[in-house]
Amino acid sequence: MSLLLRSLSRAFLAQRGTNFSKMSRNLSFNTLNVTVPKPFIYHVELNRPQKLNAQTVEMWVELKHCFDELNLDPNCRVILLSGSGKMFTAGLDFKAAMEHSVEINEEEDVARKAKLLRQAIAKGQDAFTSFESCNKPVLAAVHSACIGAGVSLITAADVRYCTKDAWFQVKEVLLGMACDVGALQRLSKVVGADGIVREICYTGRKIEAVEAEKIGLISKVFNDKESMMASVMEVAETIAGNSPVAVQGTKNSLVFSRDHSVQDGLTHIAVHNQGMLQSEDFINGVMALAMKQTDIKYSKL
Ligand SMILES: CC/C=C\C=C\CC(=O)SCCNC(=O)CCNC(=O)[C@H](O)C(C)(C)COP(=O)(O)OP(=O)(O)OC[C@H]1O[C@@H](n2cnc3c(N)ncnc32)[C@H](O)[C@@H]1OP(=O)(O)O
Repeated sequence: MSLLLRSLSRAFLAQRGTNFSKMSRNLSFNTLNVTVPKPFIYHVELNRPQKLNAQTVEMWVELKHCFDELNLDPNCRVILLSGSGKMFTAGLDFKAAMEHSVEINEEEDVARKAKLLRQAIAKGQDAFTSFESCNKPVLAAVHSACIGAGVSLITAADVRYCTKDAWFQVKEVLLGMACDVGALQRLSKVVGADGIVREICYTGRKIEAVEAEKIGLISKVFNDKESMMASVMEVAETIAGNSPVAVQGTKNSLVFSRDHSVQDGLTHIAVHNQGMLQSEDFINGVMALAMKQTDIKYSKL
């Protein structure tokens, strides 16, 4: 019982001492806008509206930095990801890419050119992989266009929502390249139907919101951005109110299990829970259930 009282008072003090409007880390970026609209909820916006949130290497580096920081931040329990301005993202910034290719072509040798290209590709891959290695659930909210590298970006999020005017396009094949920043690896894990994924990737055709929902790329379609953001915020609030030990352990297990056998996944969660079932969150959660208490407050993690 003393353990219970200790953990309940820790939870109370942790909540009371929180200044929710203040970020505990420096999250100021050139290409992203990061805010804290509600306790424990961070909102990351792609923020190059004049360029339709086209993605540069700088944006990729900032995304990775941002999500690595949020992974460590005890004030962050869930992340909303959206785009500012008229579109979610127009994919790779082709103007920046052309400038980069001029620099690359200054090298004469294929190996030196390849090294520079590989470094740029890795920046994009690492940016989106950081959404998965961040233990906090990432809820992507897409309005209007989500093109090329945008599809790779959203497939690394935990859940995807969109507006009814949204459209998606794995466009790379139309530019004479194989997509290299995640959609070819993650889309079939999200959508499941391999034949549909292949058709989408080989043709480069547009997928409208209705089809995106039908194939499971999108969880729910909304009339407009305002209603989408309000509903996604409600989902975020529910997640943020749950135990961070439970939610982060759940994400960790889901991500691990996706890429491993059922037995490996079971072993992974058993090892995780042999520690985490001793956490105050589990004790508090079970006690709250026994006492029919619903407004339980969990300490920061
Ligand atoms: C290492 C390699 C890793 C990853 C590779 C990924 C490949 C891809 O992402 S493939 C996809 C590439 N993107 C596109 O093909 C989209 C190109 N854009 C468009 O087709 C259109 O802009 C649109 C999205 C359909 C929107 O059209 P509209 O509403 O008419 O706006 P615009 O006037 O065309 O654009 C406004 C403004 O934004 C600039 N812009 C748009 N897209 C991009 C882009 N992808 N990169 C850079 N800039 C972009 C456009 O030039 C305009 O800018 P101004 O300064 O006003 O001219």
